[in-house]
Amino acid sequence: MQTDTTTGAAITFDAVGKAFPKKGGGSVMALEDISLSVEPGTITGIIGRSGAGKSTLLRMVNGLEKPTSGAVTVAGRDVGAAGAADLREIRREVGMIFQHFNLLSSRTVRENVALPLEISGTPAREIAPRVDDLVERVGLQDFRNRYPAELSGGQKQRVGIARALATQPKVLLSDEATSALDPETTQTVLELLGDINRDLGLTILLITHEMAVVRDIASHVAVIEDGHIVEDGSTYDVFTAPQHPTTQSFLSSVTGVTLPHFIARQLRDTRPEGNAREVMRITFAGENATDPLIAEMSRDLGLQVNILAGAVEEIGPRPFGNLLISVDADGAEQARAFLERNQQRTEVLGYVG
Ligand SMILES: Nc1ncnc2c1ncn2[C@@H]1O[C@H](COP(=O)(O)OP(=O)(O)OP(=O)(O)O)[C@@H](O)[C@H]1O
Repeated sequence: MQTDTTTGAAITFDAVGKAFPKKGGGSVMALEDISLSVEPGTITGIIGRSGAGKSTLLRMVNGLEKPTSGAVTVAGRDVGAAGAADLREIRREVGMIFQHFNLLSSRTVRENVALPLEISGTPAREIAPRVDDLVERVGLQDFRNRYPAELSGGQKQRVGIARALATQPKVLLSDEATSALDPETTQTVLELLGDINRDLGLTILLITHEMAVVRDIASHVAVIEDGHIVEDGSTYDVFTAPQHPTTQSFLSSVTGVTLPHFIARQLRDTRPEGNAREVMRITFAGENATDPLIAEMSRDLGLQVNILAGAVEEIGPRPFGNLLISVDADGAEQARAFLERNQQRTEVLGYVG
């Protein structure tokens, strides 16, 4: 198998804005003041809801869209200012995969993968061995002479990945590449992308509307809303201490840790008179993520703790957990102090009577 490695390229967005003309006059600001540095060889996820500006952002990296203000650079080259020859060069260095694969139905797997090499004028004798290597890398050697209509969605995306790698790019852009796939196939495609990132060292920038995709593959994440980045950082930091409400709402769908209905129904913002319990979320992170802290807290502080919901997950090799508990409201401050002392994040969700 081909062992050549490419070094990933850095991508920078420097105060990038993009306005589209509106029908009947005026303009729509799709992106405003976007600044982001994507380090070479990392996998960065851009997450946002429909219409947030994700595709526009991604398409600027290979020059399919030009910024109306600011600059996007790939390996130090200004993509928006590139002339035709430079842009061709940049596009060879930036591969892209798509939600609906974009394969040519009249070409076999091998012929689809060969296409970018034919377009870039690679000599025919070099194309065949390169294509065979790529087809093997994505695990489709037994399907190499099939047509797209004879492949599953996951197999089609593997062809898309092999095709995107054909010109030995330094950057791979992924536009919702797993959104059309079932959860199991999504996992295998994400694993393949992770392997490629490790083996070839190329930078991967992916857009998604699913936090689970970010959790499973990205080392860094930027959350985009209405054309602005509202939060960004390492995936672990953003998952364990989300600051923005949009990030928090994306996360609540991925952790699956929600209050049982009968508690949520009774929950109020202020402490009621008489006997009351405080409901809190604890985010377990770092080395203490799996320590029996709750048992210790209950014993040391003499508090009765009710566990309402919880789950432990991993980001890369690092565990983090979410636990929803209730404690006697009189002891809640002490409990939060205990947890914070042990590097756990707490958030008061409300009170029940
Ligand atoms: N060619 C265009 N002309 C006019 N407006 C556009 C154009 N492309 C995108 N927009 C607008 O820019 C905004 C951002 O669109 P974009 O496609 O980047 O969002 P997105 O986050 O990728 O959404 P989705 O997940 O639905 O694809 C939207 O308001 C969209 O209507």
